[in-house]
Amino acid sequence: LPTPVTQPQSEVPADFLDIATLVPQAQVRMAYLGSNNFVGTKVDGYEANKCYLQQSAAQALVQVQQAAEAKGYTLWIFDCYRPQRAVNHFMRWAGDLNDTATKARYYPNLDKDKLVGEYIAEKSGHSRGSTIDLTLAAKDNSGNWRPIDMGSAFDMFDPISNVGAAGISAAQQANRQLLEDLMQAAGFKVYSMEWWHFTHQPPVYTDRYFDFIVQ
Ligand SMILES: C[C@@H](N)C(=O)N[C@H](C)C(=O)O
Ligand SMILES: [Zn+2]
Repeated sequence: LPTPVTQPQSEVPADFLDIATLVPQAQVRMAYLGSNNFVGTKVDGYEANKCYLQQSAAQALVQVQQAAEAKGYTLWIFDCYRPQRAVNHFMRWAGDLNDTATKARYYPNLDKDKLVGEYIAEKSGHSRGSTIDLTLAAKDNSGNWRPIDMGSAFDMFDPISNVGAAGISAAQQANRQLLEDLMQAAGFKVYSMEWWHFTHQPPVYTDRYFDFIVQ
């Protein structure tokens, strides 16, 4: 088997694109840039609210945005390319079992030592550039985009976030299905444990983990 390679570099690789250049209508809210995430702090490697993806995935997202818009929605993006140093930060957080400050909000029913693997990857597809975490948003009465109800929040590490989870309403299930259908039509496959996590098929990089800073 080839040895996975972490790619330390300062430049954005030539085949990675900033989604804002292709899909300016998408609402980009990079979750690990600030402290409003499961770590509870800004995560290493995120210095700008920018979504980078390998160009095949980036171009496919244009189709998803168009199809979402035709139904009155827009894309609301939580994470895209993830530097390996951010994953390393996640692992440091996961290894500190005394820090449970975010448990109530992000993993109320699981012990912290159960998160790595199924809910947080030690070597993540996000670092290969073909993976994105996102939802759909609709306009509220004031004309502002708001994420629609998916039955669990982004990064709720819990069986309720699994695809096909029991215990959510028919409307919430329909919303998840709509997102999956829109993404699947553009070549993205959902991750069975997390309704928000999709990888464009086939991933262009299979054994490279990029580490340039999001800036
Ligand atoms: C941490 C969460 N948003 C996520 O992306 N989980 C998968 C398993 C990953 O880390 O690749
Ligand atoms: Zn993800």
